[in-house]
Amino acid sequence: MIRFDRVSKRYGNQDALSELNFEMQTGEFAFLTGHSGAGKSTLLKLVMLIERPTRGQVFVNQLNLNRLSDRQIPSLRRNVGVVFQNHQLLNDRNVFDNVALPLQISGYQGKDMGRRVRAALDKVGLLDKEKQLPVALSGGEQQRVGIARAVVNKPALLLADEPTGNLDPELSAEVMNLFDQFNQVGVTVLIASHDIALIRTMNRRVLGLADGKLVHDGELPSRSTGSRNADG
Ligand SMILES: Nc1ncnc2c1ncn2[C@@H]1O[C@H](COP(=O)(O)OP(=O)(O)OP(=O)(O)O)[C@@H](O)[C@H]1O
Repeated sequence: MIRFDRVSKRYGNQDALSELNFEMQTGEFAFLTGHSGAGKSTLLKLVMLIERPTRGQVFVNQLNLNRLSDRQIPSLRRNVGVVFQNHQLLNDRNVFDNVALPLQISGYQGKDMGRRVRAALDKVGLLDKEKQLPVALSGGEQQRVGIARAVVNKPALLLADEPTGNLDPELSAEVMNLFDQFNQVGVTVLIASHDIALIRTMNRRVLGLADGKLVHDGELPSRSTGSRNADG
């Protein structure tokens, strides 16, 4: 589903990522971790073509993104859902309209759109909140609206950048369980997170970055071994 082949990304005279190689199979679930500035967001941006690599090649779904023209980017993005830390919801639109946004961009209307929006809201447990404005929701609920919006197009790949950054441990665990549920129905999931304690509870693959390089790949050792390699 995702393959990085000797990928480097340089901003000015600084390497955000250098010579990065890794692969994620369809249906996998992985965390991306590392210190602030390690390159996590940059990696996600390359997968979404918000940024392009300075060197190397990124493949998404067998597609070499270097060969994708700017005109083809929207069709790539329809197949990739993204969840951000700060939700990025439109505060003057209700929950339904926020979740409907990607569908409107894809040309959906009317009943078809309503059915899909409600299916997404149902999956995140917010069917009864569709008329509310985001400000009327709790932080955890707002993040679930962000997740519903990310999955409403039924993407094969779900990316998240610090999706639990503003949430307490209980709500964070709920949000992670939602990602787990989407993964169980076949969605490939890649989550950038600092929350090592939460990541440990998930027993999933962890890609650890430090200074733009991959320094860990695999499940985190249990706390008792004392290794904090990927903690950043
Ligand atoms: N648009 C940009 N212009 C210049 N430098 C950038 C840009 N985006 C990122 N960088 C630099 O690239 C490096 C990697 O940044 P990135 O945001 O990918 O790290 P991160 O691991 O996501 O950090 P954080 O956890 O703080 O979000 C950092 O040194 C950052 O300052």
